[in-house]
Amino acid sequence: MDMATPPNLTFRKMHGAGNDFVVIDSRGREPVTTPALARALGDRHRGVGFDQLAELRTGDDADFILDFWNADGTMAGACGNATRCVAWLVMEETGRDALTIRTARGLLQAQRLDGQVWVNMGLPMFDWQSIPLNAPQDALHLPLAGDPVGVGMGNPHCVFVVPDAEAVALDSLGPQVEHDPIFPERTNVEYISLLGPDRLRMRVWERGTGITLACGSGACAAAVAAVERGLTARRVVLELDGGILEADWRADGVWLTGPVADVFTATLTPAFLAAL
Ligand SMILES: N[C@H](CCC[C@H](N)C(=O)O)C(=O)O
Repeated sequence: MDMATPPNLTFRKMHGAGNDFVVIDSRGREPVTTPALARALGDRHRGVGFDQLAELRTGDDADFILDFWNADGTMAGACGNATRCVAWLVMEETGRDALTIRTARGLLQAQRLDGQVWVNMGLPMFDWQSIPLNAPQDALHLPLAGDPVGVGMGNPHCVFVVPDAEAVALDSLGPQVEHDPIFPERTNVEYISLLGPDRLRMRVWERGTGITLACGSGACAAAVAAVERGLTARRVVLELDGGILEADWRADGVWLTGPVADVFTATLTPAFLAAL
């Protein structure tokens, strides 16, 4: 067990449209998450299971800092759904309607509007170093089969516009695209199809996690790709396997909203922590 890890560790389980998270609140103490803890907790049989682990830390220039971990023990630079969930939690706790959150991506704004929590996930990035890609490429037409769009949202995304996202063999194509050498840090993979004016169906393969029921940064990347391809206006509704998300690409960034579910809190046993 790491010296920083308390003998008992309380966490919260949340999800946003079925994209599920373990939330660890380390405000006012040393952060506790290590790759080993993330992998052990992320195991759905021997641990708890999650798509991402989100850890809050105290920050000087923001209401709090948020770090994201994948179930394989790697870190993610952005996680829209966990940001929404944690923003909701802290708004409930403090009664505030606006928060600033520091993530690896930078300072993000969260706002409660008409009972819904929106987070600004920042502006999409298309330059090859920021996504990142392995060489200078036109991100709007990546040289891969299916002519996908590459989008950086603080983490990499590769968005394919297809006639029917339902028909895509996500479990075999997802890992193939995730590990394509064009993406030196691997990528998240989204398949979208147009359902109606400003309405998209989206299925997602997440880097470091696999198929998930929803992905917030992926929904932002998908909205951006749909606008760039002339399919939709800048505000879209996305139908994910686990529910509905909404993304709105404004001048100051892509704003994201959707459902938040607070499931339970629990405490890890000393035995579990000692075995890490
Ligand atoms: N579920 C997250 C994204 C996780 C991305 C992660 N898999 C990565 O390695 O970038 C979201 O709601 O934005």
